[in-house]
Amino acid sequence: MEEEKQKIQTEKPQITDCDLSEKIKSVTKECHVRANSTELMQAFQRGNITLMQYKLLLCSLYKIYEALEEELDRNASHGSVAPIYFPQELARAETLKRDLQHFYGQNWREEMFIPASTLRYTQRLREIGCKHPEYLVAHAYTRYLGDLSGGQVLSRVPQRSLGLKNGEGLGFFSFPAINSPNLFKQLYRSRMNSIELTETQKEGVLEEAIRAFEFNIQVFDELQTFVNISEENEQRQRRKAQNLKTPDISVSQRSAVTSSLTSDSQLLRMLLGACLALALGIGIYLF
Ligand code: HEM
Repeated sequence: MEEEKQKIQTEKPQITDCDLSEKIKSVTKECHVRANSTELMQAFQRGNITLMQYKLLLCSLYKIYEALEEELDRNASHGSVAPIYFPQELARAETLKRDLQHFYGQNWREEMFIPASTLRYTQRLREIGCKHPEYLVAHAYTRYLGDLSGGQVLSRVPQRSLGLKNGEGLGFFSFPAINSPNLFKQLYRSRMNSIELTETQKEGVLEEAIRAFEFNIQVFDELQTFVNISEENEQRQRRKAQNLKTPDISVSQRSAVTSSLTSDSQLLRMLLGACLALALGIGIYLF
């Protein structure tokens, strides 16, 4: 905490409207709202995430951070990456790996489900890592600052709704090397603003930030579609199994039962009538 405060005071962040950190926040405002409105993020906000939703999200996040962090490591000394390179404080891939091991066991890599949109996202990260390392700041900002902002509030949801204990499977949300997310975000923004970029590069970074949000939205949507289909299939299987145990009765079968009941009671009434008539006849005869 003291170290973070010191760093921020030494670096004296004077953030203005023209700064990259302000511009990037403003151009991604609309996408941020859309990302929050996806069905998956809504489930988080309502506080009722399912185990399937959570596990699938972790799988995709692992692939995304694996690619992002490998590209950041490879470009660590690049002028646009060095100022925002904080592997000690931010790196997520290793913690995600442990979370996945918790849920899937030792064969977690084979068990993972990775949708096509996640693969497209990681391909883009690899591509810019080679061709435009200055764009990596847009992706690092989108993920890490998001995790240090809304992500901190959302962390309580899987813990509560999935009953996860002792932090198991929840490593992704915890940043043990960061005492104050707010102070760290200030430091990060000031480092972003210190990156020297031409106007064209700055424009490229802003466009890339929008793209980063779009990739996230696509991943959330595809994961949710998969969850919905799986749940529908599960329900269909359950209904099928129930039907096998207690066979359903069709409408025609039900009406056959009703009509047979009706004719049975008519028969009974006729028999009773006949007995009464016979008894009366015998009575009259004897009398
Ligand atoms: C349930 C979903 C989400 C909620 C409730 C949420 C909430 C928030 C909140 C409260 C902030 C702080 C705003 C501020 O300091 O002015 C924030 C910032 C941020 N969020 Fe989210 N968020 C969500 C999803 C996402 C997603 C999916 C992403 C991107 C993948 C994201 C990326 C960011 C970023 C980059 C920031 C930093 C903005 C800045 O200070 O420049 N958020 N979010």
